[in-house]
Amino acid sequence: MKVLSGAQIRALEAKAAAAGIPLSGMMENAGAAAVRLMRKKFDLLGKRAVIVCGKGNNGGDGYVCARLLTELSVKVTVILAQGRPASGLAAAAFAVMPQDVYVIDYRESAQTAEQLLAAADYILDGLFGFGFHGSIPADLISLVRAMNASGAVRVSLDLPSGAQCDNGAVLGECVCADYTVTFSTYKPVHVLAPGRDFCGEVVVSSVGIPAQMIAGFRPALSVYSVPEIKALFPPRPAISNKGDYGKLFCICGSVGMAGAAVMAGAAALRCGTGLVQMALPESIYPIVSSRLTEPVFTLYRTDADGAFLPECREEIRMALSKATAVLIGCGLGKRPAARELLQLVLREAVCPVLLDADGINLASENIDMVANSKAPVVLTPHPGEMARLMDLRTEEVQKDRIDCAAKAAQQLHAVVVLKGSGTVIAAPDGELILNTTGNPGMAKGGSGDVLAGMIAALLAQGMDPTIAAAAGAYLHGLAGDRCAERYSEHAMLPTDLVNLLPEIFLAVER
Ligand SMILES: NC(=O)C1=CN([C@@H]2O[C@H](COP(=O)(O)OP(=O)(O)OC[C@H]3O[C@@H](n4cnc5c(N)ncnc54)[C@H](O)[C@@H]3O)[C@@H](O)[C@H]2O)[C@@H](O)CC1
Ligand SMILES: [K+]
Repeated sequence: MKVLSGAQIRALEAKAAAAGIPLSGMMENAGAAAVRLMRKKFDLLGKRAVIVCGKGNNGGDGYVCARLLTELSVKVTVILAQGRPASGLAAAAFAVMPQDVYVIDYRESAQTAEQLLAAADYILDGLFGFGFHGSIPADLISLVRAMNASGAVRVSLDLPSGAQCDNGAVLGECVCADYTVTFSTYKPVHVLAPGRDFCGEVVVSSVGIPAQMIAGFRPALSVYSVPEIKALFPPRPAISNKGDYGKLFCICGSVGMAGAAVMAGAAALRCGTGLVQMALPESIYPIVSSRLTEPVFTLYRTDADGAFLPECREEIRMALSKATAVLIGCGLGKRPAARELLQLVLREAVCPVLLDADGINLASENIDMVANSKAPVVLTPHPGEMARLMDLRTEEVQKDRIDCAAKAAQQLHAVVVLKGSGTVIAAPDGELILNTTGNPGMAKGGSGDVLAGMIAALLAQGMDPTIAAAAGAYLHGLAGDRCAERYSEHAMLPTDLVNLLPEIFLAVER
């Protein structure tokens, strides 16, 4: 789903208005959507709703709610936080509120307003929408605190007041919503921390703008939804064979890091690849093959200095020429053989190549190798690896993750998957996707190997690199969320992610 900025939403609104869709109708639909959600979730009859309205159109949505809730026999109070509405649109909605709505001006009766908030069953937050900048002004801090201190269910209209629409920043107080009803599509605040953490459950509703009009906007950012993910995995044709589902060549693992190869290989096998071929140092073959039955193995040897023995090169080249995707780096180490393997892959592969872990660390020594490769490349750095790759400090990467991933993708001509809370997928053409699944239980050694195996498996099956990266990250996070429910964030392990992949795919295939 697209994530549009405040300015884009304003432009969309103007375009719709020019096409004959009245703004007042959009406001009516916005209020109606919030009331519809409340009717669906709660018993409203005879309950007390307090609607906090600012002077902008977000307040206008609140007045519409006040009218519709009164018609449903809800006892409604409207708190005017900034006095009478400033816009003509909001003023029109204010004017048609029924007499039964009790209207109180916060600037004159703050104490009464706060008591009403404390006694409310539902609080609707129409204080600020996408026109908000900066922080909640000093004279409204106590109001927002009273909204948050109440035991009422809080429903924010469009976005939680106090959070900034376009970057999710929260610079002071912010309404902590149970639900946020937003309009037309997501805005950055719904997916970017810390704003997203104040939204509660986000429900996107139409205000009457046609979908094709929304489709005409190039989004600042996108997020995947369950239906979009499902659409990527149509049923496998009845008449098909393993050759139709790709051949993934994994160059992973080294002495001391055999587990990384096992996890990446197991994850790839669980994501539908026709054949997984694994290149391993001969010495770790017994470990890996005792854990993985399905792959075929290509074994290589190194000399005492860790250099690749030339006799192994041809076999690797052959595997490379037959692969439909290559995964290189999980637990590979940084000995001379690893460096030589990476150079060989980036020089000779024409199929998509995924670089993870030591593959990225080695590539950081000469990033032109990546930029000049004829293969479509996907990199899956964590913030530390990203810092090394781009010659930055980790804090600089974390400060603006989206910008950093976007710059790296452009500079490396590669799809970059910047891992961490809110994994960012950046494509060289400027497309940006934010992953919304996953949890801190996944912050453990091995999770990255699983992710790399999953994305590589999708690449091997012919999925577009940007989509494979985004779908892999989404499903990986979904498996993580399922693991956290079942095993707890503390106890869950990366191998549990792999073991839950069949359940995840069952849900996706249905
Ligand atoms: N674009 C759309 O598709 C629709 C928008 N609607 C509503 O309209 C809203 C946007 O309306 P507006 O553009 O009037 O914006 P807001 O309702 O967010 O109000 C902005 C007002 O707050 C003031 N303000 C901003 N930051 C402040 C601060 N830190 N301290 C004090 N005052 C501050 C501004 O000066 C302005 O007067 C949306 O969020 C949504 O709720 C809906 O009515 C229907 C459709
Ligand atoms: K709001």
